[in-house]
Amino acid sequence: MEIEMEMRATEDIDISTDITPPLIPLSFSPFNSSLNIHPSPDLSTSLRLLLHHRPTLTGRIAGLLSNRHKLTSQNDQLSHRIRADAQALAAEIAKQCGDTEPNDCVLEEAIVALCAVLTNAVEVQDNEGRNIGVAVFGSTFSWINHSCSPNACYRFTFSSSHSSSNYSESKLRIAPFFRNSQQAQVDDGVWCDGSEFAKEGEQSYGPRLIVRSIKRIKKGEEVTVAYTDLLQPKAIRQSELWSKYRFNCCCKRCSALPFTYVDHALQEISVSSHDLSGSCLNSNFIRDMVDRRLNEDIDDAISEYLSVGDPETCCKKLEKVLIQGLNDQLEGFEGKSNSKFMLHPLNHLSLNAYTTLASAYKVRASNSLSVHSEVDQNQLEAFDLSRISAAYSLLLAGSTHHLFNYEPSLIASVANFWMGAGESLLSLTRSSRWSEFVKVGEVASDLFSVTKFKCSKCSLIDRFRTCILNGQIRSADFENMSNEFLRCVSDITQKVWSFLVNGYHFLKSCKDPIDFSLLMSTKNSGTMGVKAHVNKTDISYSHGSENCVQICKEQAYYADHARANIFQLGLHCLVYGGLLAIICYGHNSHLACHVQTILDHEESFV
Ligand SMILES: C[S@@+](CC[C@H](N)C(=O)[O-])C[C@H]1O[C@@H](n2cnc3c(N)ncnc32)[C@H](O)[C@@H]1O
Repeated sequence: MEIEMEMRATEDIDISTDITPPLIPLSFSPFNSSLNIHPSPDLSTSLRLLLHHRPTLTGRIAGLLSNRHKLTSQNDQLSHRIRADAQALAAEIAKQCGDTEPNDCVLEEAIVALCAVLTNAVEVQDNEGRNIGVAVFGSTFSWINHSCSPNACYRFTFSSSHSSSNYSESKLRIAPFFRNSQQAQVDDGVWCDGSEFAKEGEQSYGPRLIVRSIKRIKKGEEVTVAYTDLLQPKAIRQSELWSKYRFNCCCKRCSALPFTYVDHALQEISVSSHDLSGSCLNSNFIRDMVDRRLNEDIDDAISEYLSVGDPETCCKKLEKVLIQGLNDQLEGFEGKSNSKFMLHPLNHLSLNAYTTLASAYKVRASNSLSVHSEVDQNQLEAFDLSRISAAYSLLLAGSTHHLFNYEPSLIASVANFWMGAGESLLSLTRSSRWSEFVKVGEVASDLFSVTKFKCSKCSLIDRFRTCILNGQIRSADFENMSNEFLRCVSDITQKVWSFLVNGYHFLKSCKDPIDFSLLMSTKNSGTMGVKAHVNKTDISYSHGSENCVQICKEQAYYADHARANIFQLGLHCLVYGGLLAIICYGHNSHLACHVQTILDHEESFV
């Protein structure tokens, strides 16, 4: 059996702290690069690894676990693929050495290198979040294990010069231990010779990786990161970890019985029926079937959109599933008609649907503008589509934030979603459509007249600017910021939500996209909330009629206020997302700088 390693904190670590210096990869293979030795990134990475390192008798290469036995001992697809790839790799090595045939020893080394890459490689993302290649890092990073409730995350940086001001806080705060053993910490010299750390001003190829705390970590506690998407329910996480790494995750979140609140919500389906009690979902058979069918419906709509690219069809299909659920008779469940199975609004499929809907409505809005920018009706349509896109972005951020309250390791996803909602809302306030309300209603020409840049009720923007300068956010400050943010955002959302969702059936059924607190107790409810808000900013879009000048004036007045509120809501979401991004990725990260740029830009407008 191979010895397993883990990394533990060597000191108490607060959230938002870099816990490694920038690390340089042992091997990096960009996608679609002519520099790649082989078209398959895994093979290229393995070959680069083998050019500088030899596997040892323990089955490790460059200190990295290969899991050779676990990955190749079954007669399954994965082991067949590894063997075929290893043949190709060994043939390449033989060619480079001038041999005609690879020998058994080279073949064995190729298998170990490939398994080490499958076990340790990470996908590298550029500043825009695009996957640009595959890299393997040394033991400082690769000995960090997975948890579904991790206390750390990592980011990539592409600058080759690391000025001391940028990385003054970067010191190594973790050390290796033998896993599940009382044995002492591993000797420094054995695991790290310093070649992993990027040195100031040093030019070397490939991205640097920095590990950062997203929770407080006590000295001696194991440091963990996520190998899989944490917004998936337990069964999917477990199945992905097994098929890729061949281990069963026994972290606290996975071992919780009953399931944690978050895992419960992520797979929740509600049932309503005339002749069937809600308890039928307790039957694993029915639950699996319903799950599979709803999964297929959502996945089909999303994959079709991604391949064929028709956003309108995609919106229709996804909204149909969200509104109607599954209500046809289920095979193998005789005599039980009229059952209606609905996705819970926090179900992971609903979250996937909101993500895609926000993007598809945005694409539809820009398509509509680009084709008919002069035509009034199409400007109105584009405005409505942007409004709905912003509403879905807000719903996505609000619903994942609710889960984040129970599972703090969801912070990176939540940061992205709040920033996305912020950008989407701010871009809505820039629509030329707003000036139409002014024209018709004859209110002051400087529409947006009620807008102030800084919120009078919170200091979020000042806090963000201080954090951008200082770098770190302490746990206690973060709690205060979050409370301030939620108070303001709930308040503003109540004022604009009905304006944002006006005319859209599914979104209208959601009474509050931020407050999900009562949701889990309202079982079998067809709607997404329990609060009813009466909102003055409800406006209809029938302003073309000449008989309703008065109504139009009112509409213009409310539109002006709605726009100011949407602007404030957008700023709050953007800045809070920026603060979460500083926690996850640091104040000098691309995302934090991106938020600052938008903020400066918006301020110059007001
Ligand atoms: C990148 S390595 C992590 C370091 C590894 N433990 C070592 O000894 O080098 C990934 C491998 O570690 C093991 N591993 C990581 N997280 C685990 C977990 N939560 N439970 C069980 N095994 C885990 C699995 O074998 C996985 O394929």
